[in-house]
Amino acid sequence: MASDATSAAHNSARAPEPVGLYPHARRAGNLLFLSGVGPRQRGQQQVPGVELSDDGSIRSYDFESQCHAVFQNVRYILEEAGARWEDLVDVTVFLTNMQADFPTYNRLYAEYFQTNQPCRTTVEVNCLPTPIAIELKCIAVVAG
Ligand SMILES: N/C(=C\C=C\C(=O)O)C(=O)O
Repeated sequence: MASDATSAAHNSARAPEPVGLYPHARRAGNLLFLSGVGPRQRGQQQVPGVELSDDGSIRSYDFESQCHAVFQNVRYILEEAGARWEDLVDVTVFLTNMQADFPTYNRLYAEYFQTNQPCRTTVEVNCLPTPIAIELKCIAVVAG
């Protein structure tokens, strides 16, 4: 954990390694801000369910697996920073193919957020920095 006078950085031992110079999360007061995170698995280059072509472009991907994996990664980061899934208050979701993937995402999202409903914003982006189809950016309120 790296701290300064006003905030403390948190890095999870279970979430995928950051792809740049940023922490998995940073706490400021009672707010915990998570960096954008996708479905990659820690210690692995491959994204669950992604098949790449020889030129590195995505041939196919299993979007449902990516949804489960990204929700798990968010949970890892929250828990290791002292927060819980139920503490989420705001979620921004980036999809690379809204038309194809929104129905699956929306269905699985509802399963994961049965007991708490953070504010949510979903946008489509042209691409994400790792070959992933979904990334989440979250804010939680931590007790104490
Ligand atoms: N948060 C960023 C990338 C995350 C990628 C991933 O978890 O696969 C970033 O570049 O800002």
